Amino acid sequence: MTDTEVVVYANPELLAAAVAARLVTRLVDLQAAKGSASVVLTGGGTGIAVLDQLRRSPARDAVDWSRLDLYWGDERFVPANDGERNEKQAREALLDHVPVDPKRVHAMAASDGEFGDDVDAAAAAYARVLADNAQPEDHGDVPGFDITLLGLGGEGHTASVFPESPAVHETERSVVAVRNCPKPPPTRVSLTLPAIRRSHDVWLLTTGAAKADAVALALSGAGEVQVPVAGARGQRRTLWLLDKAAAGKLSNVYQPPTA
Ligand SMILES: O=C1O[C@H](COP(=O)(O)O)[C@@H](O)[C@H](O)[C@H]1O
Repeated sequence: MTDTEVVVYANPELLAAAVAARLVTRLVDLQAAKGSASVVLTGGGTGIAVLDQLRRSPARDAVDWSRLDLYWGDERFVPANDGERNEKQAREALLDHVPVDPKRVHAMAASDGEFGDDVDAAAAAYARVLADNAQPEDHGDVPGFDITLLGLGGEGHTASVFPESPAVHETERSVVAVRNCPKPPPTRVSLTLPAIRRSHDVWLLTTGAAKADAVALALSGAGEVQVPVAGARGQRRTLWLLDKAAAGKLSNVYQPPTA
């Protein structure tokens, strides 16, 4: 049985700084234990704010960036240089500032990349990347990611798996093309919920009152078809990292004093 924990921070700035610190500690521990680590990155305001805080932290140098595999949970299928692209935002916030090994940065294809505007080919190619990096102990075509960072939408989407969409019903493929997303841009590539559930730890990061209903529904047993983030669970641990506004509809969680 996977552990589910909820940690609430006084405000979004404290959350970003504290999650960045938590990430450094966990990565250092993982690298000490097994030499390398893997992280799935998320797009979205909170996820990018965490990377920005990590860049600013002197403790970031404790991580051996060259022994880190980086993946993405989803990507907006736009040109490589488009500011909406999750990879571009992550590079600007952090990856361009630390000595990552380019061969271990596994980005999803852009719409002006090698597959052109064929989003199905881009999704299939990313599924092959995952399969190529899976180890025998992963027992399948998806690496056992150490930490998967995910954001969520007010309607309950996570990665680019939206409520009642074809992606939320996917049980076979690890990566899918997503069309007609209710949130722009409309075309995306996303890990599926079964692929996300191969992660050892899933960290769900969000802030703001607009997310409070989705958080409360997910934590009270909503179904993943209606509230996809409810289906994002780690094999070892699922950690919800919230600010007070996003946690506003939860009872029985420790609420820190307002900073
Ligand atoms: O479009 C996306 O949105 C979600 C949530 O973003 P936020 O800005 O509302 O926190 C994000 O998790 C996902 O990766 C991204 O592509």
